[in-house]
Amino acid sequence: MIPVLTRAQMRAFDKYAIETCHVPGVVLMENAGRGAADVLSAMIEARRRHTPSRETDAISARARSFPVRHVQSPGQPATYPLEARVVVVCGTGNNGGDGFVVARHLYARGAEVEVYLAGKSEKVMGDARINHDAYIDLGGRFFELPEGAGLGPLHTALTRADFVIDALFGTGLDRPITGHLADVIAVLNDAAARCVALDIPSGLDADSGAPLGIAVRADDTVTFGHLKIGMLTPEGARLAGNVHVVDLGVPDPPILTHVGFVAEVIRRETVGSYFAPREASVHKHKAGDVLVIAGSPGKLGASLLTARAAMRAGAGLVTIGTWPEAATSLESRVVEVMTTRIDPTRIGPSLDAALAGRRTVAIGPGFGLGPEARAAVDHVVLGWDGFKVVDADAITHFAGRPESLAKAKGRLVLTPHPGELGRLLGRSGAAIEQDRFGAVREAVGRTNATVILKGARTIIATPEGRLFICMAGNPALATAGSGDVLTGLIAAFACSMSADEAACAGVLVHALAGDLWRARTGCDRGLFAGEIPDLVPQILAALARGADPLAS
Ligand SMILES: NC(=O)C1=CN([C@@H]2O[C@H](COP(=O)(O)OP(=O)(O)OC[C@H]3O[C@@H](n4cnc5c(N)ncnc54)[C@H](O)[C@@H]3O)[C@@H](O)[C@H]2O)[C@H](O)CC1
Ligand SMILES: [K+]
Repeated sequence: MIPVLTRAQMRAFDKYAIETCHVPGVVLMENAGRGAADVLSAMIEARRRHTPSRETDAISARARSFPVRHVQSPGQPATYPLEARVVVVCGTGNNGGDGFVVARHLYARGAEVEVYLAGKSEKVMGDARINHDAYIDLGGRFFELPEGAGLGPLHTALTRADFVIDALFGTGLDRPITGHLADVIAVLNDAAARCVALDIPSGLDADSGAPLGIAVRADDTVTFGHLKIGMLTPEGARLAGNVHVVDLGVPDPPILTHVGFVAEVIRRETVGSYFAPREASVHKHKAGDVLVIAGSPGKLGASLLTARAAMRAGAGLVTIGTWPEAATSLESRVVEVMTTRIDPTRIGPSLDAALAGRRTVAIGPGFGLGPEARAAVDHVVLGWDGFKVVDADAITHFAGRPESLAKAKGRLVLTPHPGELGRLLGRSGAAIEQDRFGAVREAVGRTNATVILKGARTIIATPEGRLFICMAGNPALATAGSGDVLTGLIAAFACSMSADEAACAGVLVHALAGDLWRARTGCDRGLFAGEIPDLVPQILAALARGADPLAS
């Protein structure tokens, strides 16, 4: 499991490790700083391999005279001396302390390092002071930038720097940043150097993901211990950049049990375990029988996308239940997928006939918003006791009445995008995007369904109180019909696993298909929704054997 913590939980984690488990705080700081220095060393090494040698551009006499060492660091060997100019911008708290540890390690590895303290040394205390003093006493280049001091020297240093390390604030940030510190962040954000934030981009609210006053825009964030939930919102993800998690050298179980966590990242390994090889005796009924209640004149494609996705996801039988005119049009376009008619004059009985002997339904894509569609949606979503993935028009039919879903029979998974969730909860899609975690929790509370809020970093909230976040995916998935495909994947998976497992598996596999497309084409656009289902089998196979689904 990959836990995601709130700011308070992460601070409690540190506190419990120090005060209850007697791990010295300075040890945690050293582990954090050294881990960050290893990530940076790998970045510097990767940069060296991809940029011309800097022999002619003397980084420093010391670096040239440094004994060359080859060290195995995470990801790839780093060659010392590190050829890079690094400016570390420290606050006066423990985040700054981490910065001094990073500075010392990079200095020890031959990089050209300068530390700028956004304050006065006399304010630096405790573990941070230990590392402040050590770095300076070892000869590290150090400059104070107290309130009122001009930022010219920092600006000049940053024009020469290859990397700038943001060590101003971490989980201690508790109010908007203003004045001198805001000016420092503005200078830092203007720099061309690659920006690496320690623990959290300074200024980012670790819970909401919103900037507090002003926030650092990092290219990378090296976070300590565990992901913080604010970094997983769209705004937080934009400010954090690529996120690397460095462990603090303390085991999770005793501490996490005590402090708890707020969410979990959907893990490839976990989803892979849902797709063990099938029994040789499996037959098409056992492989899953999915009824797709979708499509209407002019919107047949949605039903076909959902049905094809269900087939590619392994369902043995897929039937599209739709209106007579739509069914007639569909019959010339399907081979493996069957069709059945919903009689608009006998909606209930015709649906009951289609539902007989089935346990899994996907309902809503392109189904229509007219009174017959509403009657059909109510009949199935509220009155039928099987498993239902409720998407698109079917969600919109419950706009303003989410509580009616709480009384529905059977098990529901809702798959709204922000606009659909806004309609369900009675507010705008923009308002939903402003507080994705709050909105999805509210939706679960009011509907008692599993709710998937789609978008960058799709979130899954369950009636049992669990919150899952998908770290895969990219803008290529923002294409017409993409949601219809997700609905079909989830319905098919639900034939062989629980509703929540199917939700996590569907979201991850769907996101990985977008990432596989980008890995192959190098492009984050141009993907057809109809191409997503064909990518699914190889992703399932890779996940099942624990291989990288994108390495093909
Ligand atoms: N606790 C540990 O053992 C470890 C902590 N790690 C790192 O430490 C930070 C948390 O450090 P902390 O000293 O609590 O706070 P910060 O350094 O984030 O902030 C400094 C200080 O600033 C004050 N403050 C808050 N908001 C503002 C503001 N808007 N303007 C001015 N000043 C502000 C507040 O008093 C803070 O105390 C954590 O993120 C890690 O980076 C180690 O990594 C692990 C061990
Ligand atoms: K920081």
